[in-house]
Amino acid sequence: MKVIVDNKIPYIQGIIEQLADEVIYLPGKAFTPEIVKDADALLTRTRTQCNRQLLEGSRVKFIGTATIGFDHIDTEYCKEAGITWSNCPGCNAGAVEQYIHAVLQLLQREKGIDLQHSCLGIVGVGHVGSRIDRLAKHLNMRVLHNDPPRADQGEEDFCSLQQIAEECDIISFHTPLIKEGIYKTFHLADNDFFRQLKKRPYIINTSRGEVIDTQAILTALNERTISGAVIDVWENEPDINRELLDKVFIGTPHIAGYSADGKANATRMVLEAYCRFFGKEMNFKIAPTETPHDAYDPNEEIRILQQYNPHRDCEALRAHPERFEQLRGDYPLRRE
Ligand SMILES: NC(=O)C1=CN([C@@H]2O[C@H](COP(=O)(O)OP(=O)(O)OC[C@H]3O[C@@H](n4cnc5c(N)ncnc54)[C@H](O)[C@@H]3O)[C@@H](O)[C@H]2O)C=CC1
Ligand SMILES: O=C(O)C(=O)[C@H](O)COP(=O)(O)O
Repeated sequence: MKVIVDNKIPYIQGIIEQLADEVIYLPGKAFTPEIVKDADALLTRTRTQCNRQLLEGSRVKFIGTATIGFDHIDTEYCKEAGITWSNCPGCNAGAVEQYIHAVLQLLQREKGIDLQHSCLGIVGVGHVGSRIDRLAKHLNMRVLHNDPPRADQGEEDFCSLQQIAEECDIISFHTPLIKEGIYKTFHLADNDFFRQLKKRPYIINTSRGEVIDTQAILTALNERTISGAVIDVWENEPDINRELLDKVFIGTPHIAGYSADGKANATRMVLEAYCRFFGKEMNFKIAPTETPHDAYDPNEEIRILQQYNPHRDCEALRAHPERFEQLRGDYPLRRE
């Protein structure tokens, strides 16, 4: 059994070797048809495009991605080729919540937003969006939800994207990237969406860059249709739009989900899926690296930013936007 593993999946070395005969570690972008040809399984992150071009003619039977998002996997092709795939639902939702909590505190502290009298619009209310909903209620915010797939299942308490556009002071995107079909999210926030806004909201995107049309949000920033933006995910990563980086309140290199806890969850879940598929015994324990027990302020508003402040990641990206991937690859230990 041969497995190719993305070398940015932490905590896996020493465990996968006991579950396979041969293990090769590579950067996500270095997976080629030649290399995967005689592999049985690929354990990836988002940087490996798992499509016909990579997989055709290979003996790959299983792909596990140590991430929530799976838009880098061509699921139609996998179905056609009989390849089973698995992602890690919810693995780093807590890290994204930590990021959004810190962002909301910064909006209050530095932009004068009164959270208790603000309305937050959540677009996509799944693992991450549900946690943001709970967080916003904890902060006494009014919350509106938009999730057409859930609404179409007959679930209640959802509204249209237009109502979110008209009533919200902050709008946060938490959908998967869906490129086509009735629930398409590619450029969900386009010029039409920005034209509908009534309250000059702040826009937060931690979903996928392509969910927001870059030119449309730049126009909205230039014309002050929005008060500002917090962008963690970008179109065309790692070659991101520098003008957008200059203009946002906070811009980070796709690290909202990068807590050590989230990564440990992902590694455990991807290994469990691998073991289930190949009928291997699950005999491993994965935990994030321990950190010293710092003394944190009892005041929540202060403590949240002591534990994690996105300005740190924003400053690093602004100083070296060309190091987008390196900043992610060498990300410092962050606990939830
Ligand atoms: N920036 C980062 O580091 C991270 C980014 N992500 C991104 O966040 C996305 C969401 O994560 P989860 O909440 O765990 O996914 P999830 O699958 O649990 O929830 C997504 C929700 O979006 C809804 N949705 C689908 N199409 C929609 C549409 N057209 N309009 C509105 N809602 C729609 C779904 O019904 C579902 O409830 C992931 O797919 C991934 O792309 C996830 C983790 C970390
Ligand atoms: O889980 C996801 O989905 C994410 O976007 C990850 O947090 C980031 O994944 P990588 O780009 O590091 O594979």
